Amino acid sequence: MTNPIIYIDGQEGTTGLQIFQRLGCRDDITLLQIDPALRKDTAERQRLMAQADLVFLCLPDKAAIEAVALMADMNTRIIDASTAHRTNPNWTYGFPELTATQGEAIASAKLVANPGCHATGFVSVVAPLVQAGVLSPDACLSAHSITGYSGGGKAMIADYETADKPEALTAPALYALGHGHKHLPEMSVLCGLDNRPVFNPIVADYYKGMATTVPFHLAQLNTTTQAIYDTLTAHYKDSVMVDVKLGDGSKLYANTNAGKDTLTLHVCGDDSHCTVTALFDNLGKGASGAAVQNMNLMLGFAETAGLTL
Ligand SMILES: NC(=O)C1=CN([C@@H]2O[C@H](COP(=O)(O)OP(=O)(O)OC[C@H]3O[C@@H](n4cnc5c(N)ncnc54)[C@H](OP(=O)(O)O)[C@@H]3O)[C@@H](O)[C@H]2O)C=CC1
Ligand SMILES: CC(=O)N[C@@H](CCC(=O)OP(=O)(O)O)C(=O)O
Repeated sequence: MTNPIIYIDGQEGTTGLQIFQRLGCRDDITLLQIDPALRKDTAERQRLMAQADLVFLCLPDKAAIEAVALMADMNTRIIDASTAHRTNPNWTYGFPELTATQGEAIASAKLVANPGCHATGFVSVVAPLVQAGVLSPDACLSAHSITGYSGGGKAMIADYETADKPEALTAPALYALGHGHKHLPEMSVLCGLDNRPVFNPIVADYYKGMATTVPFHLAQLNTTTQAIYDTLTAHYKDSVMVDVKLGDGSKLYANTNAGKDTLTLHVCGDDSHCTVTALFDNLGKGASGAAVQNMNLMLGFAETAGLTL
């Protein structure tokens, strides 16, 4: 059997490089590489896209939309890491753990939209609870999500790693306070929520790793911490990438799963209050690790089980 041919468009960016690191050592695929001097040359990119069975797009949204247009007449399958297509009904959302059938849908899809990093954390907590009826679709939810600065790509990495970094960047920074964060549409649509959550992302002075927390007042939901834990445990029982723990209230560190492609849900609560925190890597299950997991499903390879880089 011949190897599937893969091309990473945007390979020199943060997400593209991480996908390359995961695939560069594999002998069951053939990786096309563009001449670095031509990496933004449309004709050369299109030539490689036409040769590939599957293309990863690791580009800003506008460039990703343009790249999809370049492949309009090709049979090439696409995994887009950008925000551009995540709620587009012609695309399959690349979170295989979303439902019992999402992995199969990804496996047979031509167009897969890789989830946003913050959205991955939120959807991993909320979607199973809505599906099980523990949360009503009209629930008004909030979430906060702490990320390392690599989540902002090359430009933000440069800001944080410059020798004359401003003092302000040594402290965690709240952003998207205008309540228009670009992951809100996918959070609402994929969870089946009627109401846009109140979402507070926070970027801090460390490279990678995320903690996305969804808090619940149990009286409003008519449920218990144990029921939330049991629902999430049942939902992820067959997953190799997601596991669920009942927390004891001790500290959680946002970089716990940095360097891994797995996601861990910590359910912490008492009789009245509960938080569920997703710990994962923005570059792992939040981007490149998820993209490779989706590629494995699309090409019929066994799922990567907790790959550690
Ligand atoms: N970083 C993260 O944790 C996550 C990122 N994503 C998404 O993945 C995508 C890539 O992000 P990220 O890797 O962080 O971004 P980067 O800025 O690190 O990388 C983007 C790369 O795309 C290149 N590029 C831009 N325009 C073109 C073009 N027209 N043709 C070819 N290459 C082009 C850039 O070139 P140059 O080097 O010259 O700037 C750069 O190398 C984005 O849509 C982002 O939102 C998704 C989840 C998490
Ligand atoms: C720290 C930081 O800025 N993070 C980015 C999210 C990175 C990501 O997931 O981006 P995509 O939606 O493009 O995939 C942000 O919050 O906008």
